[in-house]
Amino acid sequence: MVILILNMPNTLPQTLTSLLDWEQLWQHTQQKRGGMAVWRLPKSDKRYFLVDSTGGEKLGSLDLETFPAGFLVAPFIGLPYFLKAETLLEESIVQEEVVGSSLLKPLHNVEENEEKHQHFTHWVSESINEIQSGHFQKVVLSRTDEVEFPGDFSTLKAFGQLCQAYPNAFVCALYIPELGSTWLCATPETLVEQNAQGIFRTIALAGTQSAIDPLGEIILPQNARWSQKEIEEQAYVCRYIIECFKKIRLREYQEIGPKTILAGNLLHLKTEFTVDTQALNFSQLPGILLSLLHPTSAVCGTPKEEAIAWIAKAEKHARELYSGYLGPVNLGDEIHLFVNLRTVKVDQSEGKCRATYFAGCGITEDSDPEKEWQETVMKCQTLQRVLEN
Ligand SMILES: C=C(O[C@@H]1C=C(C(=O)O)C=C[C@H]1O)C(=O)O
Repeated sequence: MVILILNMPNTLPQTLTSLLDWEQLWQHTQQKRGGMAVWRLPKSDKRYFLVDSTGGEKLGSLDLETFPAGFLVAPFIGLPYFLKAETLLEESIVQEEVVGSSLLKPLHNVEENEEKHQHFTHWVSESINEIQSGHFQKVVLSRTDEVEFPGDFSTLKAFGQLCQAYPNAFVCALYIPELGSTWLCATPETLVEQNAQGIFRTIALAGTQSAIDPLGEIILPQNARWSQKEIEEQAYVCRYIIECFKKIRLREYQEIGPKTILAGNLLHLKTEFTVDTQALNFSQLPGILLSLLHPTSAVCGTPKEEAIAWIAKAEKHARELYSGYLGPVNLGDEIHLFVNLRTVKVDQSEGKCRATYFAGCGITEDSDPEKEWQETVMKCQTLQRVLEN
């Protein structure tokens, strides 16, 4: 086990610094109204625990290259929060191999709420009408699924289970006192990444199908078949990213894909874009592109402003941190920001725990409302399969 302590806040009792029990540190920080994030990067065997005893601050600008080491969290619409790395723990984790069958456990406690179903499919149909009338080309509609459990919920246990189940995802647990709830995610979508060598990376991720065939067998990415609807839906995201590059006259980028990837219980289409920022002498690129890219057509739509207005009209819930972005910045000269998908908000009070899962899907002219509803069911299950078993 490797432990790295950048700077322990002096409010932390001595017993904790010696114990370094993450569960206790989580509870202690929450009681003291500190902000914190625990995460594991995709395919990594290290987990991190960052504490900001001030609770974090709301930012006005995104000059990423001027930020100290910390953790950035932004809602779908609105200003981001920054947690500075006042305390940072690093620990190696043993990654047990997760076999496909463990994703197939039957679910309990998942009620299909008929009112939600009706509301969602109604607004998918309305969206298709708007697209056919030429008001926009694509919109991403989302919904929530609420589940109540009796008893306590251990955020860190859930975090550990998600790390085991989804080795390719960015897994994160987050608490910001001003927001009040705990958030957990296991997301497949990188928004902005930069490594220590200055290689910038973003992806266009869209198009969804189950990774499990009707016989319960895993569909390998190389055997996936995609319809025109999904190919077009993902192409909107690629075009959107290239439009952002054009706005800053960025021509020197590499594009690879689309390729099929496995993300938990689902398959998606992914195109990867990379830029060598050192060769271009363009160190501000990640911050500039972050403000241009978010929210991309993968979680919002095309054109962006029309899609935002339509989402505000069609969705009953506030998206809050769902479909925003989050991740560590400027730790070891690296930036890793991900779109907050496959995410759940957890609120605990009086011995009860309420989980709100969020999931959405891209609607185009060729969408089928019932299939889009099923897609949101599968996306909610990514977390439900692990947390409710
Ligand atoms: C909106 C979500 O996912 C996004 C939408 C996708 C789609 O429409 O097929 C696929 C991957 C993500 O970019 C979500 O998981 O809630």
